[in-house]
Formats: sequence, C-alpha cells, structure tokens
Amino acid sequence: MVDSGFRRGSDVPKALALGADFVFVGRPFNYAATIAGAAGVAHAAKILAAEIDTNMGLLGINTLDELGAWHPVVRGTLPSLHGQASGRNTY
Ligand SMILES: Cc1cc2nc3c(=O)[nH]c(=O)nc-3n(C[C@H](O)[C@H](O)[C@H](O)COP(=O)(O)O)c2cc1C
Repeated sequence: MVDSGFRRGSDVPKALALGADFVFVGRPFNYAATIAGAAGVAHAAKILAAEIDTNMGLLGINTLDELGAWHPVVRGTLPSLHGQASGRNTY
C-alpha cells in the first residue's frame, strides 16, 4: 500500500506497476469536498478514473493486472532507439 503525493491518473499505474496493491489519494478528495461536497468528490473520482483509463490505453493494456515493473521508465535509462541498449541514454 502506498500513500502521499498521488495526484493524477498517471501516478496510479506507476505505483501499481512498481508493486503497490493499493494507492491512497487524500488531499485531492479533500479539496474536491471543500469545493463541492459529495458531488465534488464524485466528480474528482470520475476524473481520476478517466485519467487512469486514458493511461491504460496509452500503455496498451486492458486491465491493471497487465501492469509490470517494466512499464515505468526511469528518466535517463530508456534503451537506445538504434538498438544499443546502453542504459545511459538521456531524452
Ligand atoms: C485534512 C487531512 C485530514 C486527514 N485525516 C486523516 C485521518 O483522519 N486519518 C488518517 O489515517 N489519515 C488522515 N490524513 C492523511 C491522509 O489520509 C493521507 O495519508 C495524506 O493526506 C497523504 O496523502 P495525499 O498526499 O494524497 O494527501 C489526513 C490528511 C489531511 C490533509
């Protein structure tokens, strides 16, 4: 289980891919409740779900179970597009 700092739909698949079973989102829903009560929280949940869905589409997966540790790419470790997997390329 992981908590703190998860703000958008691209954050959640990253955490799941790295091994989390649960991703907790706190303050965004507090803010939504402050602005618009229960309807705001429902709206925020819809936005987060839609962002996760979009990110799953961009990753080419249909279920979160398909996520693996190979999905998040640490900046600077992307294999070369020219077949030289030095692991030291920056982009
Ligand atoms: C106003 C506020 C109230 C909170 N109340 C609780 C609480 O009652 N129990 C609890 O376990 N965590 C509480 N938390 C902590 C949140 O559950 C969460 O761990 C923390 O906000 C970090 O996640 P976030 O970066 O998504 O906000 C509270 C956080 C905030 C900002």
